[in-house]
Amino acid sequence: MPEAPEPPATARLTVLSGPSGVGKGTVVAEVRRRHPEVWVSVSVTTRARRPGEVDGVHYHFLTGAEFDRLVAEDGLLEWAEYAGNRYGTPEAPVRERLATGAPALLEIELQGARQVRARAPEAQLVFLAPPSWAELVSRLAGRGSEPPAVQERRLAIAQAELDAAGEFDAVVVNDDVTRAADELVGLLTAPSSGRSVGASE
Ligand SMILES: Nc1nc2c(ncn2[C@@H]2O[C@H](COP(=O)(O)OP(=O)(O)O)[C@@H](O)[C@H]2O)c(=O)[nH]1
Ligand SMILES: Nc1ncnc2c1ncn2[C@@H]1O[C@H](COP(=O)(O)OP(=O)(O)O)[C@@H](O)[C@H]1O
Repeated sequence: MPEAPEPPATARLTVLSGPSGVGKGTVVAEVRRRHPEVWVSVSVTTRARRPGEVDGVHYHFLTGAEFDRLVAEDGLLEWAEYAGNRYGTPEAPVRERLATGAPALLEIELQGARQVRARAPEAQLVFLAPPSWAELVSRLAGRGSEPPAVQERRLAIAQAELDAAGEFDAVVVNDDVTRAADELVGLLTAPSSGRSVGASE
C-alpha cells in the first residue's frame, strides 16, 4: 500500500511566549509588516481594552460569561488566567489555517504554551527574552499601559517565566526589533522535523 503523502513542510504551528513588556507585540508587528502572509491568531480575553486596541484585531474582548461559554463548548486550543484576566486561543481558525499548509503563530503566555505542547507536541515553542532584567523593567514601565501595581504583578510573573525559558525549542533575544523579527521569520519558515499539526487530527 502506498504511504500517505507527507504534509507540507511549512504547516507548522509556532508559539511565541515571553514576559510582559519584552516586546512580543512589537516583534510580531514587525514580522507582519514585512511578511503580511504570516498569520497570527487573534485571542479572546476578558481583559479591558486598552486605548488604541481594536476588538477583533488585537483581541476579541469578551465578558466572563462569554469566555465561560467558549470553554464549555471546548472551543479553545488552550486558555489561562494571567494577572487576573483570562486569555485563550480559538481552536477552529488555527486548525483551518494549518490545514491550508501555511504557518500559524500564537502569541501567548507560559501556561498556554505548555498546554499547546501537551495537545500538539509538533508545535514549535519560541521564547522571546529581554537583553537584561533592567531592560525588561524599563520597557514595561516605558509602555505606560498599566499602573505601577499591575506592572509589579507582571514583573513577578516574568521572573517565573524567565526561569522556564529552557522548556522552549528556541530562545530569541529581543535586543534589536529588526534582528529579532528576522530570527523569528527564520524559525517560522524553517522546515519542521516532525508531523504537521494541521494534519494530525
Ligand atoms: N494563554 C494565553 N495567553 C495569551 C493569549 N493571548 C495573549 N496572551 C498572553 O497574555 C499575557 C498578557 O497579555 P496582555 O494583557 O495583552 O499584555 P502584554 O502582552 O504585556 O501587552 C501576555 O503574556 C500574552 O502573550 C492566549 O490566547 N492564551
Ligand atoms: N527591541 C526593543 N528595543 C527597545 N524597546 C522595545 C523593543 N521591543 C519592544 N520595545 C518596547 O517595549 C515596550 C513593550 O513592548 P510590547 O511589544 O508591548 O511587549 P509585550 O507584547 O511583550 O508585552 C513597548 O514600549 C515597545 O515599544
